[in-house]
Amino acid sequence: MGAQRLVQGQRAELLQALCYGGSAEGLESVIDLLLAWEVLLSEDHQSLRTPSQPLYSSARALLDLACIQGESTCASLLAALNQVLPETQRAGLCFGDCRVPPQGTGPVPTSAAQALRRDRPLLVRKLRGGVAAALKALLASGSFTVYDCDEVQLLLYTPSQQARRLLDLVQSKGESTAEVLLQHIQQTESNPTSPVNEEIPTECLLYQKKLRSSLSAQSHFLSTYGGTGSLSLDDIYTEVLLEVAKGSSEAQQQPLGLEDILGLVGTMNEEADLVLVSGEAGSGKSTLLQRLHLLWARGAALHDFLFLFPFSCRRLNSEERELSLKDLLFLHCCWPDQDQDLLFQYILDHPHKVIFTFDGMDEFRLGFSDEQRHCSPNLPAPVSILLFNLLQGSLMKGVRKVATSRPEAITPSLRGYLRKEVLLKGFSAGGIDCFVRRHHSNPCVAARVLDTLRINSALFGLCHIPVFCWIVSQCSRELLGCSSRGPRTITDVYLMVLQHFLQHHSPPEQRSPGSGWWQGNVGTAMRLGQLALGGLDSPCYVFSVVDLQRCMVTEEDLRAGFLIQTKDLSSPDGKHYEFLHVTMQCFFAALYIVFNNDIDRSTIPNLFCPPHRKGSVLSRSCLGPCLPTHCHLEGISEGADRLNLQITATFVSGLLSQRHRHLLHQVCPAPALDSKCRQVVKALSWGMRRHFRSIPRPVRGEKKSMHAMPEFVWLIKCIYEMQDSDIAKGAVARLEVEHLKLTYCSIGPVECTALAYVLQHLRGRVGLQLDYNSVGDVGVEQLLPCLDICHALYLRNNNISDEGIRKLIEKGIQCENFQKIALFNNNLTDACTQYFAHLLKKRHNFLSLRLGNNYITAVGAEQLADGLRSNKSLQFLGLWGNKVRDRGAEALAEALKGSPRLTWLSLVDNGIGNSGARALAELIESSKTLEELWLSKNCITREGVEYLLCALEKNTSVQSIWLRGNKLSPEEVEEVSRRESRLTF
Ligand SMILES: Nc1ncnc2c1ncn2[C@@H]1O[C@H](COP(=O)(O)OP(=O)(O)OP(=O)(O)O)[C@@H](O)[C@H]1O
Repeated sequence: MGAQRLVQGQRAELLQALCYGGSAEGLESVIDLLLAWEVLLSEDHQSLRTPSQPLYSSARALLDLACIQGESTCASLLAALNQVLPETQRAGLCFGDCRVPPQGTGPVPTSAAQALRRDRPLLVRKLRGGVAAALKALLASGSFTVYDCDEVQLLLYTPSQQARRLLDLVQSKGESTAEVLLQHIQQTESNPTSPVNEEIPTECLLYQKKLRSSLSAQSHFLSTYGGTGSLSLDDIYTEVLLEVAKGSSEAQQQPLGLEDILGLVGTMNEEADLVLVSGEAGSGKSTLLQRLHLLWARGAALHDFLFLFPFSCRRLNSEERELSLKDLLFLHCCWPDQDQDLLFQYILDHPHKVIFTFDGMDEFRLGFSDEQRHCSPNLPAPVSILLFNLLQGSLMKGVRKVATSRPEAITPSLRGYLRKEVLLKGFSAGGIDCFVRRHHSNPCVAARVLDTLRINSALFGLCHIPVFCWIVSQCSRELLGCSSRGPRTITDVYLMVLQHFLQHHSPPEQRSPGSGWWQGNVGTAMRLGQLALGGLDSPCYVFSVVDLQRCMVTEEDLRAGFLIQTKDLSSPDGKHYEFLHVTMQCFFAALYIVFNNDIDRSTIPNLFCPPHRKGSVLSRSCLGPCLPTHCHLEGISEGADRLNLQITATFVSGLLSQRHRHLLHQVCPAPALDSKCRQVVKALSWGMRRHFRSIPRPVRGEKKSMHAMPEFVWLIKCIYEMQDSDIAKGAVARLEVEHLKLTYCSIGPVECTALAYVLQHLRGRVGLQLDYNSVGDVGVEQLLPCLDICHALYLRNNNISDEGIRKLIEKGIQCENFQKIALFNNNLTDACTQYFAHLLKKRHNFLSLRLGNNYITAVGAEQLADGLRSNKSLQFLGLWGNKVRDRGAEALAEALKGSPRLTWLSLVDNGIGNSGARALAELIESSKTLEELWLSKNCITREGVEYLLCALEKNTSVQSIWLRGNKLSPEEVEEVSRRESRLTF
């Protein structure tokens, strides 16, 4: 098909690809190439991209122009698109036979202006990090005026756009200006000076020193320890698991270090400056930022950055003045002793030397919006406008920004501005060990705590979340004194910390045994609870002394340690307080809801299913006059506030469970508690039913399948907190589904415990799909109770290692229903194949084993072969992306010869050569069932293919053998394809 028809026929798709993600970069890179190839003239260019023109209009204009100019322009456009678009965008588009014009082979440019045009794409890349230096050279030579420089450096432009604007302006000024620029570029290339070596004004260095020492002091201690003694971050900081979020598959498996957060790995959009670190409540986001701050302050990390400005969104919430960017930096981070203007100008001129961090984006009172543009660093604006424009890059483009948030609170519009997203997944099993040992100076106590955790795997699962791990370590005395099964739920853990703190100040001889600790402290819990609930409902996380007085919080209550003084909140009203952690605020709010006999009846239903209106979800009357003074009821940021109410609801469920009734009875009459409990059960069952109703009718021939939403997982967690198997049974009694999909639902060990607790009561068998979560070995262990009802378990990309498999198979062998497992992209090695071999030997109804993209070699393949030899049921075997090589392929082929049901075998990308192909040919010859054999991306040559061809002559079952990416020339491919149509390339 001709190029013009291809452009016309795919107009909508091409438009979409050119404007992907709302970024102009794709379109402008295509225009760069067309200008360089002289397909577009500079007049065309000017009409295509005027600053005021919306992106889509420019893209449409380019497509129109190409179609008007005809076949050859369309062909160049397709070639440029093919070169510029990322692979994901190219997929599905047809580019025809469009060749990229050979570069660098045309006539040598006869003028500097011509050279600038011909090398435009390259020069844009070269200049984008050095626009300021180029402008300096142009200014010094008299080729540019200050006005020209300002025009190029408009803060609205990305660095690439600044480079393009610079090139355009140079072109328009003629040959001598072009010569100056080329000369400057050549000089920079032959004598590269690192920006770090540029002379930094003394005033800036002095300010840096002050900023460093203030940050070092602020980040030295961990705030959670405020009430109970302090611990330096150096002593307690434990590495956390960091992963690049989906969208950048090549980096998925690599563990990230702290500095990778600002590095290149995982970058999705080079033009954006915002890195998002997302993680659940208590997963360690603030602590991670604190660590980064401390390392920078000491000069131990992020050496390329001269200034780091830390912001807390919680603190920004209380800023009611309109501020300029300068005020925001200096007032909120560190006040310069002198030369503010020079310093600020230096910051504006060197954005690449500056980092801003924004902790707790989810707690910012307004949801992100990019509707109001504010580009001036000098004009005052409300803090929300400054923050949103900084995040988008309209203000201070080029400054690197790191923001933290809970994942659910990130809006799609903010996602459009992300450079990359890093997922914080809490502690690994080794991290828990390390944290507990660091926490306890006495190694014997640490060892006993760890022993307790090993026995109580549900608690161990909880400890993957650092805040729970901190509580468990903090409460070692209570933990080790537990007689029966010990804490298993989040509510158990928080009741333990409640007991710990409340007893902290009383001397050991006065501490009451059993549940007596609670009696004298109910008043404290209620007062703090009222404050907490009022805060969540506002929403408000920082409380003034007036707020405390309204809830009648006493000095004694403060001494208990649940409230800590807020650091760095400059306010004329005096001290401010916040809860040790937001989850603690949720816990106190839940205590208040459960214990308060006068609470409005609508409170619990509203908590589980808030009415669809802005502002309060709880009845004002239930809070009395305790609303905090700094509350913001308008336009609250739905994300974190809704999540905090969900956490509160989880605690309410847990507190109302029968196992804690002995505590509650001391304060609340049984009928009131029963009534609240009934309300919770009703709300949970209603919520579950709402999910079940969303299950679409199955298409004929397909399984009835439900894709659960994150809210489903929360409901399951609430049910688990209640620890009542009748409630769990009732909740899933009506769930009739054959496939339950919970991919990308942030499922870690804690969620696995809850899922297994509830799903084991399902009536029918189910395929449980948990791909792309953080299940890990501990999560696998937690899932075992529900393995009986699983006919298939999908655990792709879940950080599972051989130890997890050992436990899984031990149980799986006993579960007759369990027939399929998919473990693509985990950390499996040869050490786990013996377990699968055992499974295959024992279970003669096992159907599918998929182990792609792990670390299995020939040794593992031989072990697997041992199991396959005696198995008569397996139909699917997937080993894509391992390294079994010829020896492994031979062992597998030999073992599978006796397999009566094998239909699908994948050995793609396994380093298999001709001897492996020969063995597989023998398998083909003998098999009556094999339909598909995948051998792409191996090292098979024409000789190996000959074995396969001969075998196919005697086989009628095989439908295709995939051989793409082996060692065959195009002629050989053509020849063998002609001989055998079942060979697929
Ligand atoms: N890397 C770590 N090393 C040691 N302790 C940690 C680490 N991360 C978190 N903690 C402990 O867990 C507590 C809670 O962590 P943090 O406040 O950083 O979580 P968060 O993800 O910011 O929570 P939220 O989203 O609710 O604000 C910390 O106060 C600290 O006690």
